[in-house]
Amino acid sequence: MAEIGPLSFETSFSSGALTESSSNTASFSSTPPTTLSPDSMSLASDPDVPKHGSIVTPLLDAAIPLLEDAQKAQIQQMERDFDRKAPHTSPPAESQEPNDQSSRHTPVANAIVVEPLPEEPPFAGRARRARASLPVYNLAKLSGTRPYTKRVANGEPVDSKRRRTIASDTPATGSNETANGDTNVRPKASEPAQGGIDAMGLDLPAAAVAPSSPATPNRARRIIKKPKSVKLIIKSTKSTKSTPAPAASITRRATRLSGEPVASLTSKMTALGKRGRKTIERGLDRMTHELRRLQDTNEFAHIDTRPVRYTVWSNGKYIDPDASEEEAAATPPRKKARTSESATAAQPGKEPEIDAEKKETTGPVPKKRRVKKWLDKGLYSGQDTPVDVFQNLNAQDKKKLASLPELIRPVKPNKTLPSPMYNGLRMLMNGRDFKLPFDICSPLPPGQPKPAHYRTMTKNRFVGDASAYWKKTPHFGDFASKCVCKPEDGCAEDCQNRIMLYECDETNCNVGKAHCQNRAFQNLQERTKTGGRYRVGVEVVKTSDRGYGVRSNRCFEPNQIIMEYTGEIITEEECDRRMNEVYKDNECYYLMSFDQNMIIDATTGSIARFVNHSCSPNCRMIKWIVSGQPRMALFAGDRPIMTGEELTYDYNFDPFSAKNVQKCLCGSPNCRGVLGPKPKEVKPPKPPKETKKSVKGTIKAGKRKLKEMLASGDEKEPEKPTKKVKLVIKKAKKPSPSSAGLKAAKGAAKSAVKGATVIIKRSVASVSTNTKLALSSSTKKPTTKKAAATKKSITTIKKSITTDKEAPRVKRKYVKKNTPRVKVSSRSSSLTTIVAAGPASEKKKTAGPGKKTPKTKKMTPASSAKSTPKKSATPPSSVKVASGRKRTPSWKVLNSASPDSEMAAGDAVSAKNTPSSAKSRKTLDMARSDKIWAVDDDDE
Ligand SMILES: C[S@@+](CC[C@H](N)C(=O)[O-])C[C@H]1O[C@@H](n2cnc3c(N)ncnc32)[C@H](O)[C@@H]1O
Repeated sequence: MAEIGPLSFETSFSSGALTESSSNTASFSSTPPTTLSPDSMSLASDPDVPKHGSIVTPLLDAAIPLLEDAQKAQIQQMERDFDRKAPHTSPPAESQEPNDQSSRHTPVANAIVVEPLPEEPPFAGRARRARASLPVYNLAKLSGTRPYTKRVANGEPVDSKRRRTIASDTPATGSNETANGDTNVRPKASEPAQGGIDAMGLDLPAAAVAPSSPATPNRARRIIKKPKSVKLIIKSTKSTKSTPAPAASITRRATRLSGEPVASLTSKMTALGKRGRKTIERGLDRMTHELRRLQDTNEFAHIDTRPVRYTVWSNGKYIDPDASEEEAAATPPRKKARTSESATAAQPGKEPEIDAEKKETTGPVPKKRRVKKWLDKGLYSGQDTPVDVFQNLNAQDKKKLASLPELIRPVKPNKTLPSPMYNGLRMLMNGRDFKLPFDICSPLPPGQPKPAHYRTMTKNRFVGDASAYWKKTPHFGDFASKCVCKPEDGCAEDCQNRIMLYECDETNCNVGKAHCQNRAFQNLQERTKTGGRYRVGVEVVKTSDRGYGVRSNRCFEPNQIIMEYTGEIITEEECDRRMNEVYKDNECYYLMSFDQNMIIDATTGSIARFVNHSCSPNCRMIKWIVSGQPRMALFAGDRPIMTGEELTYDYNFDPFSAKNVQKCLCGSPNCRGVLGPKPKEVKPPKPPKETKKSVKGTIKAGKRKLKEMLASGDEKEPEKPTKKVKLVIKKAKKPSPSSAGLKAAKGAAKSAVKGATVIIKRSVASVSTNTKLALSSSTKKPTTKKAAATKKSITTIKKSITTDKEAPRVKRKYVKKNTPRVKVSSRSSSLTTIVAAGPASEKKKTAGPGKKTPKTKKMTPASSAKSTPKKSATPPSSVKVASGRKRTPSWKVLNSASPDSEMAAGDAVSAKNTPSSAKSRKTLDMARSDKIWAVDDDDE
């Protein structure tokens, strides 16, 4: 405190006893004042002077005795000086007014001026102590940090008395601000006040200062014993200005200078004073409690627990070790553009983006043309485009290439990067097999239109007499096929069962399931038994013009089985009845000739019934013998089927009546225009004698040889059978009036006549009459001269055959035109049996299986057309479609002679419809014809 200059304090006492006249000037600093009013000292020391207990502070009480001796000495010295200077002549003023000391002792600077306190507002009543009743929130308790164990600080149990200790400044203010508002003179907390009072006059006597703990040297603890209410205003004077202040607190203003009311310490002290001691102590306890809690923290003790780090600097930049490498990488180093940006940023009012744009527009930056570097060396270098692509190609390949213009060399060949495909031209033309790595399935989204009143049936079901009739007929039993394949063959194309359209099973297969490839229906069952649209692979779609249809939602390999055609197996009588009674108002019929002159009615059946007709189909409907039972299924054609393709097969539809001819809407280039029979392909005529002999001999031999071969397991191919036939000349009748169907049928008839072929017609007894009539009607009125010429030469060979004693007789009719040659070259001929509807006037009755049907007057030429020989190469359709739109109730099953049905009905041998090689086809043909004629032989 020695540095502090003489201070002049104006201390005002609120005592009413002290008036302005009694104010004294006294030095309150440690430096003895030059002048001191003796009155003040006397006032303080004079016990007679009434003291106002409430206003005499203990500070002054403590200060006055200390200053008393020095001040007395000073006063005495001053008096001596005064006496020495003053003339002795003049009477001393004090003699006149002994009480007026102020006139004798002029106030001097650096003296304490005790001023009266400003007037307090009138006492409004009892001091409010409502705060004492307010709830006290224990922050530690609320925050969950309140300790429940005995507190330990610095490894030692904390004494409960320490709760009364506080650190640093006075609890009243809680700040570093001194009473005079000036922090410049802030004493060090660790220093005890010299003589118990420092220059601030606020600190406590030295005796009251607690020794600081050695562990916490920076913590000065003072025990506040009895804070008393003190109304003390200490004003700083000029001396404060001369006080050297620390640089850190230069900016702070003295409260007095700012003009603000000095309320920091005094008001709070006053507030404290108004409260009771208990309240204050309680508050202090609370404060100390929190502070005590804090003092145990490292932050309070200024203990830095963080490890010492050595900073890394690189290129003048601080490298933050906490920053991850990704962050460092994410913030790329500043580029040069930044410099321009910063330069522009330094110029006010300029935006860097605008500047950059300006630079782009203004600055003539020449664009560098990018030159693409082509690969002229490497894998395909040196493979020049052939000058002549046709070079070294044979005629066939040249023709192929001409049809593929995209393979022909372009006008300007790319020499830089020649395509290697030039060297693979031949391979490209021939193509190569490949397999997709996965199957494709794209089912239609849900919500597709569904056909109404449609009930599914996944297995054939016999209805009515069909079952009894079926059992009565010992079909297939007499000619069970037996596979003679080896495991390495795998029952492929050459499998005898396959050729005969017998599916292999445990009873007839030589290689076993593991190696056998001739188990289409079993595979289908395996595929579809768990369900799922992909496994089924087909879905019903609504076509724009043909009602419902079926499309694939997956790929199918060539000849792969797609789905089975199932329904109710009914007799012809039942079919008659349904057509006349049940389906008389239907637009579509789902009837197909099946086997043993029975019919599958798929009105309740599988969705195969929705498959539409096409003149260029991608599927075939084929009947197989599976475990001794005939079953019909849709198979893919010779080419694979892609996802989304509509599935079609050739109905080979034969409308019973011209009125029922429907326009074909398949849209294929070779569309026949109507839902009619396939065009008949004719064979060159042969001499009748030779043919007759040949046929007879071949068939006889073929039947026996085939039996022998199958029995002995001989793999030798059977010889072509010959057949002895009877030719019955049938008179041709006049055709029905012209119509669309008639015209279509006429075309077929013409082609048959033109070819001057022998028409071989076979039929079961029940439909032989129909066939006969059809043939008669078709030849009744030849439309051409050639037909007329052949009219006389038509011979009908009628032959009754039976498969065995119990089986019904099967009649075969062979109509020979022009040439006596009678031979069926291939079973694959499309002699389709068609179930069609006719007008009411044409109503006929069917006699059921094995019975003749009544004669029909009106027959379409199509009937005759269907009896024309078929091309062997053409895949046969063993399907008899019974379908048509809005037909009249009267209808007739025109089960014309169909090799397909006949073979199934009369015999056990059927030929494979889908041979994938010419060899198979040949074998198939032989087997088929052998079978046909063999039946006749037996019959004979
Ligand atoms: C067995 S149903 C086929 C499913 C039929 N589309 C349906 O909606 O139920 C045969 C009938 O379909 C129609 N149809 C099938 N293929 C056709 C085609 N290519 N052109 C015109 N109509 C066809 C004919 O009405 C035919 O009588």
